[in-house]
Amino acid sequence: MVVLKFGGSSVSSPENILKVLDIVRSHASIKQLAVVVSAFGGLTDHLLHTSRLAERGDDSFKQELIKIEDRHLAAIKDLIHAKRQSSIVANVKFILNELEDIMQGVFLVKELSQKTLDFILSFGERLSSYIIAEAFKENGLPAAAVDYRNFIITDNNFGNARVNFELTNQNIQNYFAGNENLLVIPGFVGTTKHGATTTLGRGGSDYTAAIIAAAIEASGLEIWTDVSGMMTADPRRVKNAIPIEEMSYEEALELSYFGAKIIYPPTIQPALSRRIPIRLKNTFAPEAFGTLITHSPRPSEAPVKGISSIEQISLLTISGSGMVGASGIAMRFFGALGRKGVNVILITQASSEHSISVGINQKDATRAQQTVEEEFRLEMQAGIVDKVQIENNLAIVALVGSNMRNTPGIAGKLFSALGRNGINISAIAQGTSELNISCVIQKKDEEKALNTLHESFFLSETKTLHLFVVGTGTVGATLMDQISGQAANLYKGHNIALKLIGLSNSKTAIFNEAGIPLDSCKEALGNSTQPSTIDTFVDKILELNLPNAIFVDCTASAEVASVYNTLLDKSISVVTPNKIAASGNYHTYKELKTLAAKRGVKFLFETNVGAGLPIISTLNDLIRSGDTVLKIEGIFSGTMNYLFNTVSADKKLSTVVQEAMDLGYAEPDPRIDLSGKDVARKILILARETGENLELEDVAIKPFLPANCLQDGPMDEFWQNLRDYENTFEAQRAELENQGKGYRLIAAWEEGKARVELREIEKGHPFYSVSGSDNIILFTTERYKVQPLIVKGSGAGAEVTAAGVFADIIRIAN
Ligand SMILES: NC(=O)C1=CN([C@@H]2O[C@H](COP(=O)(O)OP(=O)(O)OC[C@H]3O[C@@H](n4cnc5c(N)ncnc54)[C@H](OP(=O)(O)O)[C@@H]3O)[C@@H](O)[C@H]2O)C=CC1
Ligand SMILES: N[C@@H](CC=O)C(=O)O
Repeated sequence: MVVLKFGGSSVSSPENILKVLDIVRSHASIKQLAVVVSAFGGLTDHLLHTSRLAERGDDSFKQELIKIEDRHLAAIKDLIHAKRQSSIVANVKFILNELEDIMQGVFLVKELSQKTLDFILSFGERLSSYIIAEAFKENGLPAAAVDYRNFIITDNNFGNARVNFELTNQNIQNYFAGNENLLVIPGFVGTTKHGATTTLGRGGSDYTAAIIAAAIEASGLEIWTDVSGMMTADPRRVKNAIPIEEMSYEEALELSYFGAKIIYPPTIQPALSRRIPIRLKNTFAPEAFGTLITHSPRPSEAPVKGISSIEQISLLTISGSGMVGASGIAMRFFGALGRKGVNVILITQASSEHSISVGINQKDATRAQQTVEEEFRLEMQAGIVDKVQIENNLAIVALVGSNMRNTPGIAGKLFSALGRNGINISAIAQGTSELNISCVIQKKDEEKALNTLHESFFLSETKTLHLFVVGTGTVGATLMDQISGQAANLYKGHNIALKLIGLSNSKTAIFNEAGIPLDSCKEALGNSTQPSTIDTFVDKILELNLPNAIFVDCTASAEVASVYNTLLDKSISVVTPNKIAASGNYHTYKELKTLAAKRGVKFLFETNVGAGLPIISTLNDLIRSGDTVLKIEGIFSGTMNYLFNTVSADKKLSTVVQEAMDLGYAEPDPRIDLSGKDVARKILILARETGENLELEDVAIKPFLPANCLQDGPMDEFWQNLRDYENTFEAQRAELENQGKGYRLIAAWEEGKARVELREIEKGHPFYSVSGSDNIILFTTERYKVQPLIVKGSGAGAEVTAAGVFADIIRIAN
C-alpha cells in the first residue's frame, strides 16, 4: 500500500490533473493506492477571501462564488466525457448550493466563526477529490472518492484541530480493509466525534496523507508538489540551491520547522513512528529523483543538509540580577508565554543566567511582552528584573544537518561567513543534539545571510562576486572588456562567478540585481538616462545588500574615494587604481585599512603603484616574511619614462605628452604626471606600506617643468605654456644626450625620507635602459642588501592597469 498526496499546484488545472493521472497510473502495479488531494490551487485562499467579503456584508461575495463554480464546472467539462457530465455537474452543483447557503448565512449575520470557516474551507478538498476521482474513472482507473465524514476524527480546535488517533486509525483501517480500489481522499479536513467539520491547519493535506500512511502501515508516502524535492535552501531566494537527495526524518523535521515550506512539519511524525519512507516528488518533473526521507539515509560527507529561515521574528529578552541562581524563573517565563499561546521558536540563555531571550512570531510580540511583564511585576517593581525588551523586524536562519554533530568548526564558519558580510547576529541557539544551529539576524539581512551561508556550506567551490563599478574611462572600460572576455573561463575553470550589478560614470548609472550583461554593459550605460551621483550609487549598493559585494573605483575622483569608509564599514570590499585615498591624509589611509581588517573585507589598491606590476604585494610579502626594508628606489611613472624615451628633435614635448595621453599612460589631468605628484603619491604609498607615517607634503619634489606649466587653470593655457617651453627642454635634453646621458624621474624612500627628482642617468646605469613606459623598482632590504630585489615591466596603460584591478578582484574571491 502506498499513499500519494498531490498539492494544490498539482491539481490547479485540468491539464495538471491529467499529469497526476499519469503518475497514479505509473503506480498501477501497487495493490492498493490512496491518493490524497488538496483543493484546486489557490482555491482555499479564494474561499477565505469570499468568506471575508460575506462577513463584511459585501455582496460581491456572490460574484466570487460564481467564479468558484465556473472553475469547477470548467474542470468537469475538460476532464469528463459529455455523456457522463450531467450527473457529475448535478452533484457538484448540489455541493456548491450548500456552500452558497452557508455564505449567505455569513453575509446575513455578518459573523464568521472559526467553526463556520472550517466548514467553508472544507469545500475545496471535497470538490477536488470528487472531480478527480471521476476523472480517474473516466480514464479507466477504478477510483472511489472517500467521504471525509467519519474518517479523520479530531477535537474541536477549529482551524488547527488535533487528531484523535485511536478513532482515526480504526476508521482508516476499517475503510481500507473493505476497499481494494484506488481511493481518492480529501486532504486537510476532518470531523469531530459529533460530526462538526474541522481543518488540520494550512498545509494539512500532507498531514492527512501521513496519518493514513501510518494507520495502514503503508510501504511508502509520496508527497507530490511543484518542486523537485527539498532543496538546500529556498530556491526563490538562493538561486544556486540544489535538491537534497536523502535526509533523515529529524533533518526534515528541523528544516520544515525552520521554514522549508515543501512539507508541513506535523507530517513527519506519523511517518517516523512507523518508519515509512517519505518521498518528495515533482508532478511537473516526475523523472527527477526528488528527496527521500528515511530513518537511515545514505551517509553524506557534507555536515550541513540544508539552510532555512523564518521571517517576521521578534526577540524577547528578560534580564536582571534577580534571575541569577533563582529557581523557577524559566518555568514562570515559559509558563506565562504558554498560557497566552505564544509559540517559542528559539531559546537562548546566557550561562550567567542573567538573561533569557526567545525568538517568537512578531505578531505575538505585544501579547508576549504583556504576559511576561505581568508575571514578573513584583520583581520588576523591586528592580531585580528589568523591563522586557522587544526587538522586532528580525529573522531566524537555521543550518540543519545531523553530520554537524561530528564536525568541529561549523559555528565558527557560520560566524565568520556572516561577519565578513556585515551581518550582525543578535542571538544564537544550538540544540544539544547539534542537529541545528540557528541564529537571529535583522530581517533585511535574511536573503544575504541565506546566500552567504549557502555559498560557504554547499558551494565553497563556486564563489559569486557582486561587482559595483564606477568609472568607464580608459581603465574602467578596459576592465569591463577583460571581465567580459574571461568570465566564462573563471566560472568553468576556477568556480568564480562574476556578476556586474551596478555600473556608473559621472552622470548616469545602471543596475541589475540578476547581473548586467557584460558584453553590452558599456552600451547599456551609454543609453541609460538614470541620473546618478556617487551618493545615490552607494545608497543603491547598500539597499541591495548583496553578499560578496565589491566596489571598484576606476575614477581619479576624490569624491568617489570619500565613500570608501562607508562601504568598508558595511563589509563591502573596495578595489581601486585611484590613488587619492591611499595617498590622502595618513589618518584616512590608516582608517580604511583598519576598517577593512575589522570588517573582514579587503581594501586593495595594488595598481596604485606600477599599474599591473606586483609592487605593493611584493613589498608586503617581504615585510610579512620578516625582512626589513631599507630603501625603495625606482622609476614609477610610465608617462614620464615614455616622455624621456620619446622626446627628440623631431618630436617635441607637447606632442609626446599628447601621445602619452592617447596611449592611456597619463592621468586624466597630465599635470599630475608632469609635476611629479603622481610619482610622489606612489612613493608615499610604498613608504606607508612599510609602516612609515608620512604625508604627501613630506615628499620632496623637484619638478622639471616651470611653474606656469603646472599650475591649475584651463588646459589651453597649459598646452600653450608647454609649447613655449619645449624648445628649451629639447636643447637641454639634446646636450645631455651628447654626453651619453638621459633624463629619468626617480623616486626614493630611505631612512624615513621620500623624494622625487629629475636625474641625469648615464648609459650603463640600470635606469638608463628602462624603455618606453616601463617602470623599475628596487627594494633594498636586510635580505636583499647586496643585490636589491627588482621588479621591472610595463608600468602604465589601460590593459596592464585593468589587468591589475582584475587580479585584485580575483584575489578577493580567493
Ligand atoms: N592609466 C594608467 O596607466 C593608470 C591609471 N590609474 C588610475 O586609474 C584611474 C582611472 O584612470 P582613467 O581610466 O585614465 O580615467 P578616465 O578619465 O579615462 O576615466 C574616469 C572615469 O571616471 C568617471 N568619473 C569621474 N568622476 C566621477 C564621479 N565623481 N562619479 C562617478 N564617476 C566619475 C568618468 O565619468 P565620465 O565618463 O562621465 O567622465 C570616467 O568614466 C585614475 O585614478 C588613475 O590614476 C592607475 C594606474 C595606472
Ligand atoms: N599616470 C601614471 C599611470 C599609473 O599610475 C603613469 O604614467 O605612471
